Amino acid sequence: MFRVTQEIDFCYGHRLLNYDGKCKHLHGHNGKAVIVLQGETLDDRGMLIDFTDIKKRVRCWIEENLDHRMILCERDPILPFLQEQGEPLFVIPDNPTAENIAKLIYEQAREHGLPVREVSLWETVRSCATYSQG
Ligand SMILES: Nc1nc2c(c(=O)[nH]1)N=C([C@H](O)[C@H](O)COP(=O)(O)OP(=O)(O)OP(=O)(O)O)CN2
Repeated sequence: MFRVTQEIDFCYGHRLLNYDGKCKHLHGHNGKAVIVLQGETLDDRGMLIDFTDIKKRVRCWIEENLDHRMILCERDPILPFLQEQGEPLFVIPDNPTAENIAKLIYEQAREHGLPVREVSLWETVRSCATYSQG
């Protein structure tokens, strides 16, 4: 079994609904997504996947859709105001926890045809959530 890993740094803001703590307020993170791909065979170049392909398929998606945006739940009551102000947003169906952002990036990697095994989202240098299937 081979594994290839790429780390992708990006900045995002969010706030948590249904949460009693400082994270219920709008705030930001210098986050890091760690994408792990896995497979049993290599191509004729001896690669599971070209690092450049991960960059093109996932890093670019993160830079265009999540970087320097507020990631907010679709039920967040502040959404209409921020939309009216033209703030850059990425709206998701669930609370924008590290767990759900990791899952979002995992699903994007899958949709872009990558053999993703797991995605971890480091929200701070000490705290990380990981999503995988099975
Ligand atoms: N399981 C989860 N727990 C928490 C999440 C989460 O997404 N998943 N998120 C938060 C908050 O968003 C908050 O930003 C992070 O909280 P905290 O770790 O307290 O933040 P600090 O910047 O103070 O972290 P340090 O490691 O102490 O610097 C809370 N919990």
